Amino acid sequence: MTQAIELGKGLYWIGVKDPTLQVFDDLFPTQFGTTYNSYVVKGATGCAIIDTVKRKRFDEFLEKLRSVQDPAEVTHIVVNHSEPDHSGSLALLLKHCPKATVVSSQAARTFLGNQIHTPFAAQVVKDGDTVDLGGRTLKFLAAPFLHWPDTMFTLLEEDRVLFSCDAFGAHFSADSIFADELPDFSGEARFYFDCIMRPFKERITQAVAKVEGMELTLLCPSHGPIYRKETAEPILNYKKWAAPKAGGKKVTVFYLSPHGNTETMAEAVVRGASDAGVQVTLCHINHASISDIRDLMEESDALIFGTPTINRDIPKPMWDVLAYLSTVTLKGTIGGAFGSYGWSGEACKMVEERLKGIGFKLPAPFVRTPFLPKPEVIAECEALGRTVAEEVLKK
Ligand SMILES: Cc1cc2nc3c(=O)[nH]c(=O)nc-3n(C[C@H](O)[C@H](O)[C@H](O)COP(=O)(O)O)c2cc1C
Repeated sequence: MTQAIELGKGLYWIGVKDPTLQVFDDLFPTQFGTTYNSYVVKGATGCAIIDTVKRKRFDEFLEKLRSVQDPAEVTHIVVNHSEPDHSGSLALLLKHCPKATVVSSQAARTFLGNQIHTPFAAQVVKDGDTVDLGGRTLKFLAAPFLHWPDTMFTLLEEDRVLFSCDAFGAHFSADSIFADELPDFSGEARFYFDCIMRPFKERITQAVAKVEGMELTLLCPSHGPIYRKETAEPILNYKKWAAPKAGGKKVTVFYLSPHGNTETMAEAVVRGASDAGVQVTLCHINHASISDIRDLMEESDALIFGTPTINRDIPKPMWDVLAYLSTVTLKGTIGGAFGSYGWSGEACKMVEERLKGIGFKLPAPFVRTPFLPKPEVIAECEALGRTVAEEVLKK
């Protein structure tokens, strides 16, 4: 399909579909492929393109653009976000659009400078700035960290159309580009949020507040279906998914323990923390889903990790859990580590380094012991739990 799709008067989708994509960004599985959405907005005196597509798909993109607009007369190319799946075609596009000014946030301008090493006309905009296309106004709304520092939304004011960049998107490619013509893809929208947006919940809450209640006629994300009906629903979903969970102070102890020694230590850590007056969850990582583990990470004021040393390392299932720390919005960054070992005992130190490396504060040194913990080690584990809990209660 090489034709643009009309969304309204002087408003077109010129994106491309990538239905066979199986892993997005080499990171996230995409069972239904994805789309790279790009849009054309025509006014009486100007014409803007909102975002581009992956560089590999430039030819198809250009053909669609040409079907509705002479590239030589494009006046603005808005870069809502400079990730290459949206800006990858920019350098090629600029060769066809000699009159175009690239409009972006300052951060995106800096990032583009590191992606395109030839000069181009640029206009840096701030939150609330506008560009007049002649009877049609593009208003830019800063949305930093949804999901890069450079992100902004573009609102076509008169038409109440929001080009929301990656926010409210989904990796979902189908025959239709319209949400109201497709089977339920809510699971994909939630998965997309979990993969891309979840580490930035506070920023999402701030950005959603800027667009909630706008009564949009179209909600146009940069991946997946476009919303023509019930445009408030994806926005309210983001508000709900990003909302902080209520509750008292909570500590979670994640552990694994092939032979039971680290488990005995974990139970002692839990006792110590509970005695200090916080709610404690003990989570055997192999008995919980990744989703449950990520929820616990976000609900907890402190996280303590218990792991044996296996082959001079942290065992892989625990490394995986430690890796998930950077994929969530952490409530607290107080931590601790403990574990049993046999003869070399490297794992606890590695956990400590991982936690410190991502900004955790460890109020007590790690507790490790060879094989079966003695009563004095059990007491040390109780003290570890208590110290971490007391640190939480100070906040
Ligand atoms: C496959 C395997 C590899 C191990 N490799 C190491 C090692 O490299 N260094 C070490 O100190 N202990 C090693 N151990 C010993 C365990 O760390 C030790 O048995 C510990 O008490 C296990 O804790 P758990 O009872 O909580 O499972 C290994 C144990 C297993 C089963």
